[in-house]
Amino acid sequence: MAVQPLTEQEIQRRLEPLPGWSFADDRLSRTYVFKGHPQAAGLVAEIATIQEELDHHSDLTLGYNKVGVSVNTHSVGGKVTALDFELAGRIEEIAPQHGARAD
Ligand SMILES: C[C@H](O)[C@H](O)[C@H]1CNC2=NC(N)=NC(=O)C2=N1
Repeated sequence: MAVQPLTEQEIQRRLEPLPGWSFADDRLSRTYVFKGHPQAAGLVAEIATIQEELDHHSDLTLGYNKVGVSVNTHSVGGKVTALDFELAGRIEEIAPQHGARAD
């Protein structure tokens, strides 16, 4: 079945195991904070690799020691779908390896 927008209730349920992630304005978002810039940039590079693998891409912002991730699914008109949660889950798995901590 084609990917479908999730209901608000389903989004809130799926957010429960993803502390630090939030839902607003039809997007899933999170900010990670690091010791310094190389660590933050390292996470961005690994996220880019995962995004190519999944063929699903977030909007990423790279600051001095922060990375912002914001994602929804363009193909359903900019709503949150299971694909966004799949990407969020993959990022959560690797972020600690880069020394990420919550904002
Ligand atoms: C052609 C390509 O598969 C599509 O454009 C993919 C690429 N990455 C994507 N990323 C996101 N966030 N939403 C999409 O609908 C999407 N579609």
